[in-house]
Amino acid sequence: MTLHRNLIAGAWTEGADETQNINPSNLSDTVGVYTRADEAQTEQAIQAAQEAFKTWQFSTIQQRHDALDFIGNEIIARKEELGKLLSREEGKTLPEGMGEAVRAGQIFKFFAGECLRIEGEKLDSVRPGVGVEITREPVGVVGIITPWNFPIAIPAWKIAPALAYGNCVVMKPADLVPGCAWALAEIISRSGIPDGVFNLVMGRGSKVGQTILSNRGVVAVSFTGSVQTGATVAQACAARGAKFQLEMGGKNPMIVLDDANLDNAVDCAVQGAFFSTGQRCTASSRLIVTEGIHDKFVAAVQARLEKTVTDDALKEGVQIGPVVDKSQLDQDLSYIEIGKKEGANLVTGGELLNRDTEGFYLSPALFTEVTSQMRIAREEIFGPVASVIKVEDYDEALAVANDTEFGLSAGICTTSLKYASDFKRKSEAGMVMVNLPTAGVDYHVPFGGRKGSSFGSREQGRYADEFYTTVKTAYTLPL
Ligand SMILES: NC(=O)C1=CN([C@@H]2O[C@H](COP(=O)(O)OP(=O)(O)OC[C@H]3O[C@@H](n4cnc5c(N)ncnc54)[C@H](OP(=O)(O)O)[C@@H]3O)[C@@H](O)[C@H]2O)C=CC1
Ligand SMILES: O=C(O)CCC(=O)C(=O)O
Repeated sequence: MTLHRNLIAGAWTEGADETQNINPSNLSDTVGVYTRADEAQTEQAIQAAQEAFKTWQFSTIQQRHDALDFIGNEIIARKEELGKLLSREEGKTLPEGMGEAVRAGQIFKFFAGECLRIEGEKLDSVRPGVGVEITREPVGVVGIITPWNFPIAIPAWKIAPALAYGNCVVMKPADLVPGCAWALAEIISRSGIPDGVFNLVMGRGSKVGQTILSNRGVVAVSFTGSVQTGATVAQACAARGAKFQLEMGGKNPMIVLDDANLDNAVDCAVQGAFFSTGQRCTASSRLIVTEGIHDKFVAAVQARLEKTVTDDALKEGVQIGPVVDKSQLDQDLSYIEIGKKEGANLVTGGELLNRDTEGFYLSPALFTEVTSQMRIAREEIFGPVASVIKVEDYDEALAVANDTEFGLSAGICTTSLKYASDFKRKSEAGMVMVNLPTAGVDYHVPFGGRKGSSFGSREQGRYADEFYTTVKTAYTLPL
């Protein structure tokens, strides 16, 4: 099989080691072979980016617009092929994979437009005759470290604004899913941006990731992944004064009130908790349901789950693909055991499934009789497992929803404007959904959370400029 190499200073470069990218739907299918960098090669990429930044920071907005527009157009034109690659390496269903590829393309096109809308301010000084200008400038070399669960969209929503605002990039994708990152890098390499502006360094977090965190040439790090690694990123960056932005876990609540439209609430729960195999930081893992609708809701979700097709991500009609790998599957199974031991009632699912191909198939698991104190209601599982917590009324639902160390996304299903409005105001999450799943967001508006879910400024939409630029205030006395 062809070895996929790293992109460093515009050259496809072999690393110290390599990895086989395996399809979680079919363990006998190798998606590709990908090189892995060591610390020294990562240093080379950082140096290349520093060198390229000397001129790229002064590139025209037209040049950056054209490059990003080219990348976005090509991704969208190749959505079937890229969606299939994504589904093969990560296990999302093909429609989900194609949807994510399109979203990545739209993100590049959005930021192509943003290149043309970079704003500043011009103010009078308090001193006579003096003018004040406030401008945004690129920060420098940005390190991008991404997780496995959105192999093309998350790289896209970090790389696109980084380049749009004139930064250079050293990008490290998750070791489990190098395929989409490599395909994206290949497109970027033909977009007209100069060598070294964008560098792809595939490899392990312990080598490539750590080098990005410790090297002073990287002035800002954007990270999405687990809470534990997020803490490492924060410590390393704070210790050397680098800017950082973290998107981490979630334990997202979705409230269902007695007055909810039942069909809609069931749709929101099934999509939000179980689609993409529940492997989303925005997944609705806590379903908080008031007494009057509880039994009807549980019965309807159970009936829907029992009809849901879990199978090979590439097969037509499949709604839930496999779990991403053995280690994530073990984590899911271990939480299912913890839930049973804690006294929760496993209504359906949680079983390993045999399919035509050997893969990590787990039936979607629904627990009831869960209390807010149980570990399955407090810790991020990151799999197709959801907990129903029964509450008396809206006030208790709100208190339970906010009773978490996380604060990424939160939802409410209700036909009451009063409760919807109150929840939008009082939810302690960065994103609130009314009669919509907690997962699945737009690409042109800010994304991010509060409390233990996120740190730093928001990603996506025009709010991304806060991270990828630094503000300069210039005073002029014309003589
Ligand atoms: N909120 C979210 O969006 C996500 C949350 N998670 C949660 O995290 C758990 C584990 O998933 P995982 O992908 O392993 O998450 P990690 O946080 O371990 O990995 C995320 C990224 O960080 C890299 N990394 C790992 N260690 C370091 C380090 N010391 N320094 C710098 N970079 C590092 C990883 O590299 P490498 O791939 O080589 O390990 C990967 O690119 C999941 O079960 C889930 O609970 C996971 C993905 C996304
Ligand atoms: O729900 C979404 O659309 C995005 C989720 C996400 O970014 C994540 O799970 O990491």
